Amino acid sequence: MNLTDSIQFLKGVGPKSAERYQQLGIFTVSDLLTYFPFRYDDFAAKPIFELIDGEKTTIVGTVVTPANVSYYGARRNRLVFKIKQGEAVISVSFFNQPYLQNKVELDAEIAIYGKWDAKKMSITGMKILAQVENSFQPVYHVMQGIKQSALVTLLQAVFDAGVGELITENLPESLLQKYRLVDRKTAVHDMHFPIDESAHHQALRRMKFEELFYFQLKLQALRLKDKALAFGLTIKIDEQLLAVKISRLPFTLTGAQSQSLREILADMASPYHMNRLLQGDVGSGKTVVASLAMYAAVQAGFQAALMVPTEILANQHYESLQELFPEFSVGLLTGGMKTAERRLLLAGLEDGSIQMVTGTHALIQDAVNYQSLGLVITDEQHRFGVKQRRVFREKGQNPDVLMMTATPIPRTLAITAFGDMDVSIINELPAGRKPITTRWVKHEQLTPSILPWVADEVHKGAQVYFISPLIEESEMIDLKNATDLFEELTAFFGDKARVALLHGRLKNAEKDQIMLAFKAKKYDVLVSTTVIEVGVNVPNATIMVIMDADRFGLSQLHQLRGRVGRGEKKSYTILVANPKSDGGKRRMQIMTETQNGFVLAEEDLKMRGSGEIFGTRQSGLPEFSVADIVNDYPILEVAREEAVAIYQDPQWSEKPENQLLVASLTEDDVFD
Ligand SMILES: Nc1ncnc2c1ncn2[C@@H]1O[C@H](COP(=O)(O)OP(=O)(O)OP(=O)(O)O)[C@@H](O)[C@H]1O
Repeated sequence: MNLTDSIQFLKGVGPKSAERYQQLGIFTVSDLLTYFPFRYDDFAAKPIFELIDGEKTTIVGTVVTPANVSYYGARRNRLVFKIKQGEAVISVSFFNQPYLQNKVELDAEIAIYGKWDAKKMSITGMKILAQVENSFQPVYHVMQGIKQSALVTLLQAVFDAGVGELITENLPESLLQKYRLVDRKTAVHDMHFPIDESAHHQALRRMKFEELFYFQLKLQALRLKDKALAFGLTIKIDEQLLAVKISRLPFTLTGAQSQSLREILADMASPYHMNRLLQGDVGSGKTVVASLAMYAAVQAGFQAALMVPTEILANQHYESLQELFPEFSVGLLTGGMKTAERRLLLAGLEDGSIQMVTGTHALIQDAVNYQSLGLVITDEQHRFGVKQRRVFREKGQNPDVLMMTATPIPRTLAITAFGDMDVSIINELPAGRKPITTRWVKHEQLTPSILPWVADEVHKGAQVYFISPLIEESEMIDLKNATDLFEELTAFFGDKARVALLHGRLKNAEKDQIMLAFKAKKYDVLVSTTVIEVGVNVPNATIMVIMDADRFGLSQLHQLRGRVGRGEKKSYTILVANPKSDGGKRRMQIMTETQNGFVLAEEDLKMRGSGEIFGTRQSGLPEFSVADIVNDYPILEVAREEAVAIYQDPQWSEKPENQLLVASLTEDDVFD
């Protein structure tokens, strides 16, 4: 038998079951060996004083009463008897397994696996164990037509036939020693049939390291390949002009902004392809950095495009680019544009008369052609997905690509999801920003205390956002909530505040109008659905009230809160919520405790899992078989360090000690 043999030829596997195994991804003997259990049941017997209420466990004792079956209902029955362990008497019941009666013998020793009830000193049995059974049993994900026991038998047979001996090592000896990892042969065996918990732990640790290390090696390979193959543009930066532009900004750049800008410009100036992520907490000033990079590209004779997730944002950027760069012709492209306008804009992009453009995903549609696209910036890139970012890159002459995100991505995720990218981080807020005070209040407090306080603040010149409760399942109810809140507030404030309403159902022109009017202080209060969640910049707005805040995830709350505290005035966020779940309470609590987006993102990740933050499919976030990027973060970091270290030597793939790696990577087509 060989590792590459099809499992169809194994004893006990017919063509039918082979097909079923294939649906589990098991084609060869090797696939079978690396089809690991997702958990283990520990059937080891425990003395009853060690047991916790509700625990599943094995209890061994002597049968002291005969087993009785009583029937009730149509077909239900219950088997009852008592056993004794030391001086303790334990009641045992089995439901709907009357045939077990034969296995219960008075005065004989018996081992029962089931659920322990500490109060009643009883166990609800699931099975009666043969005493010889290995106490640590693997449990696999199976499908209809394949039984747990059949899979275990098959694996056992494969190991018995000595196939386990054919498993070869794929990690260098130096790493095995450095991290005291068990060899692959032992690990694979012990993943299925560990003799005890510690053997399993060691096997798992080794397999996780292997998985994450290879993943990181591939990322490094891809990153180099991307740089080497995809020859980018050389964009000649006019440092002097840029310096003048920077000096004319109404503020000085923060250290982190300057540093990020330098990194971006260096990428642009190099002949390699830029593949960089610009990451910064809400309000840290990413847009300014991006705009300056666009400026440098246009000065060098290229076009620059900025793609954002919503039309409101596209408009906002359009305004600010025009204001910053009156010397250029700036375009705006959104889905809701009139045909004539659109045609004009497309012609301008094609003949090069429009130098800078901002817009939504309309920017990457087929009909859009650029004369000399040199730089593409995408904002909130995880909303676009990895595929779209490729499409954009393929437009024009392989432009440099910069991705921006205001979602603070925990380091764990950044290196897994974006490990093939360079990352610039703005980890500093502009000087003069004051911390945002966040309060969590109950609904009952809204009318008596929050609204009068808001009215007072409005009187002193504050502008306020009210976010209506989010109903993701229904746009209609979502809209109704916003409208109700708008009416309630209009009635409450009367002539004390001018209230406006913004929601997703409005026409784009209407949305723009409302945003512009709010910015121009024609309104004091803006009631909105989450359409303003990201990017909206009205520095004079200083109060954010979020209704039913517990319906939102932490990252979303953080983004919403980021709409205030964008100027020098003291800002507040009020979370109005009566959460029912512990998770909801915890989220409200954390929001009042920290304003650090990275801390919040880590918490969010822990509470919700990575899939929900990014939507696995969209983000291209890899799925692992044994590793878990949240909980195995320490292993991930080490694996990354080691992978980077290997690639630092340009000749690494020729060294004898790395041949195992080269072989494995070649098998996975990484070197194509
Ligand atoms: N160095 C600075 N000093 C003072 N103010 C700044 C500085 N940089 C940016 N700002 C201002 O701070 C506000 C937020 O900046 P910007 O919109 O660029 O942030 P952002 O990181 O894109 O925010 P978000 O992620 O929330 O969209 C803007 O009003 C901007 O003019």
